[in-house]
Formats: sequence, structure tokens, C-alpha cells
Amino acid sequence: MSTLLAVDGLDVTFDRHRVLADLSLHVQAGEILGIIGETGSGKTTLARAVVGLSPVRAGRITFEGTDLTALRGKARRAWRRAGQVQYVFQDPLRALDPQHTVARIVAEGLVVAGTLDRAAIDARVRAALAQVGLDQSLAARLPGQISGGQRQRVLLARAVALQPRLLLCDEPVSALDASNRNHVLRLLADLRDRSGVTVVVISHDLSSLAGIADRVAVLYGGRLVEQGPIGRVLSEPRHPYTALLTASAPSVRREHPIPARALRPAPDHRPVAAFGPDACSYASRCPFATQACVTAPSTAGSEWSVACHHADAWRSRLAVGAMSTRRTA
Ligand SMILES: Nc1ncnc2c1ncn2[C@@H]1O[C@H](COP(=O)(O)OP(=O)(O)OP(=O)(O)O)[C@@H](O)[C@H]1O
Repeated sequence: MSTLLAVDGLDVTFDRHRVLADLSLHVQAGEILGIIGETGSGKTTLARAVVGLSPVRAGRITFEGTDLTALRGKARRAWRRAGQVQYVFQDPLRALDPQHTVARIVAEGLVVAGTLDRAAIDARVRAALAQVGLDQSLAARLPGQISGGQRQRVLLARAVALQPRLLLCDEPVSALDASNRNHVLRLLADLRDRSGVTVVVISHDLSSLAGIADRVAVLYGGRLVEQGPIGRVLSEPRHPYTALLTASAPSVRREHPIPARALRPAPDHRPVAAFGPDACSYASRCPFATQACVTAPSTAGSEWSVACHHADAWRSRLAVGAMSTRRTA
């Protein structure tokens, strides 16, 4: 597989608050990459940086060899209009103009791109609706006249109409009930399988990603703490935060034997050092942190990488009592 999107050493700062710190992540062509992390960890900021909506202070974002962070003015607008990367917003109701019909919404990007005539645009809209499993009869409806699951599909149809190379889906199922959630996740996998589009799915719910992603990247406090093939990461996490996430997710918990309790600091736990802005982002919450963690660890490994000074040792320090599985985690 070749690298489609490369993020290297990315720093994003809002009003002196460093939201992403030295973040590097590569997305391979044709894969589904899940990005997981708790609220505020920087997932949306990362996706928005890729489409030029976050203030990048340092680092590079390269898409198929084009340095997006260096694009300015006309070149930037032309690249955007071409629609190679589509960001699918988190909240369908807010992202859809309530006054526009579904057909007009799905056609929007094609009209802006200006490369197709009306008949070709209409054909693309029909194809996009079919691709996301929406009946053509919905084309004349307004967003307020369709269900939440259908609205999410309209957002996807608007994105796929542009035949993008990369779809960045921000929490695509968080507003949906369980059955709609599965449908939309399945749909993303189908889109990838049928058209070869590369998909990045952002979620704070590991269970949503477990069934569809090839690889997963774990963010904590604006830093990448682990990334690798999803099956291996879930069954044998190398970062204590990933281990806690997997232990806390009911659908994946059975795959790995450490109870969540063993991965949280004991009530009498005192951090060993004052952890400043250069420390490991997880240090103050980590039961295994030591003086070494006052500096952020670099990510080691390529196919499966982890940013933890104690990646090879923390398991041996798990308290034996806390490993008992008799009490629920
Ligand atoms: N425009 C902004 N101005 C100031 N701070 C911002 C802005 N956008 C995001 N932040 C801050 O950046 C941090 C990361 O936010 P972000 O939305 O990227 O997190 P997230 O992981 O996507 O969270 P969630 O799962 O809740 O969507 C938060 O502390 C947030 O308050």
C-alpha cells in the first residue's frame, strides 16, 4: 500500500493552547483508519487541519506528494474545489442547510467545482444517492423532512458525489441509534470496497471502529499515543491508555484480559513528578508513570507504533490483586 496522506510533526495552537503536539500519522491508500480518543483529545482539530480549517503552527500535511500546508490563495482554492478530500461533518442537522432540498445539497460541491453540465450533475447526484442507499424519492425533501440516519447518508452522498480519494468522517454515527449506526458503518466499508476510497473514521467509541477499521490511531491530550493494525492493538495494546480504552469497551473487552481497574491509578497514587507541558500527555493519569515521563516519548515502530517510555515494562508492574477479574471492571 502507498501513503495517501502524511501528517508529520503537526502542531496546532488555539490562543497559546497547544491542541495538537508533534503529531505524525500516515494514512495508506485504500484503508479504513479509525481515530479514537476521548472528548477534547484533538480528533476533530486533526481532521480540520487536513482540510485547512485548523491553524497549523508547525508541521506538514502532504496528500499524494502535494504539501497542503504550503498551498496559498488560488492554488489552495483550486485544490479544495477539486474535492479530493471530503470532510464529513459531525452534526448532520447543523451541516445541512434546512432550506435546501437533498438534491441541491448533494449537488453543491459539483456546482462549485464547475466542471460538469447540469445533466451530468443530476446523474452524479442520482448515483451518489444510490451509493449511500437513499431512495431517489428523497431528493426533493428538505433536511427537516427526513430521519437522522437519512441525514447522515445525505452528508455522505454530498461527499461521494465528488468522487474523492479520501473521506474524513467525523463521528459519523454518534447521533444515531444502534441499528442505524451499524448500517452507516457498513456503508462506509462498502464504499471503500466498491470504489477504493480511503476512509478515516473519527470516533470516541471503540466498538464502532472495531468492526470496520483496518488500523487504529489513538489520541490522548493532542498526542498520538499508539497506532497499528486494529486487531493486534485491541488484543494486545502497548500503551496503558489504549489498554484502558479496550478494557472499558464491552464489545472488545473479552479480547484482552486486563481489567480496567488495574489500569487506573490506585486511590493513594501520587504522581512521581510535576508533569509540565513537555511531559507525556498521559503521565498525570497513568499508574505506571515515572520520572522518565517528564519528557514526551517519541513514537517507536512503523507498522505498529507506541509512544510510551514503559511500553515494554508496564505489564510486569500490574498489581496482582487488581488483575483479579471477579469484581467487574
Ligand atoms: N476554534 C477553537 N478555538 C479554541 N479552542 C478550540 C477550538 N477548536 C477546538 N478547540 C479546543 O481544542 C481541543 C480539542 O478539540 P477537538 O474538537 O479537536 O477534540 P475532539 O477530540 O474532536 O473532541 P470531541 O470528541 O468532543 O469532538 C479542545 O480543548 C477544544 O476546546
